Amino acid sequence: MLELKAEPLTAEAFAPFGDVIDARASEWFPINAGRTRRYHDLARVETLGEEARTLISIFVSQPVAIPLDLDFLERHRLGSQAFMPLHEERFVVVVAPPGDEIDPAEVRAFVTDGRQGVNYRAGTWHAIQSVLEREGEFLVVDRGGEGSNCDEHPLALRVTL
Ligand SMILES: NC(=O)N[C@@H](O)C(=O)O
Ligand code: NI
Repeated sequence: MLELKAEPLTAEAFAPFGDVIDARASEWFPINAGRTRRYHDLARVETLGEEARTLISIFVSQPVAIPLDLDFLERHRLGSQAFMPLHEERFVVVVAPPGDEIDPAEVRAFVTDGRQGVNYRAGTWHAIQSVLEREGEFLVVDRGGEGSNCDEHPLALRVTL
């Protein structure tokens, strides 16, 4: 079994897998007569294939136990998938680069700080949502449409913090 200690999430480390959504680390410009700061275009939404469209959903997830034992990663080849916590929930992120096989040496585990969201690039292998400590509520932006958009790849993995 592959064992990984989750590292603090940074945009640089996550760059091969997608985007980190974090207003604190982003540029903004004023709108609404200066009443609002617009943190603009923080992540790239991808929607590919037949009848592709963008979905906005809410996920309410029960917390995972740590160590977190996983037996697969999944990917969405037809679109990106973004998770943004609505109440500063921390969560575990496990990713591997796009490709038909997963090289265990390329699997990375991260833990967010509560203010960060992630946007998985289309095809990035990832663990299903894994919120820590308490029930979590997330805004999710991903792809709807025709065709199968979720592949699973077996992988035995234990994540610690
Ligand atoms: N199945 C689903 O909508 N969620 C997963 O893709 C996930 O990454 O949590
Ligand atoms: Ni997913």
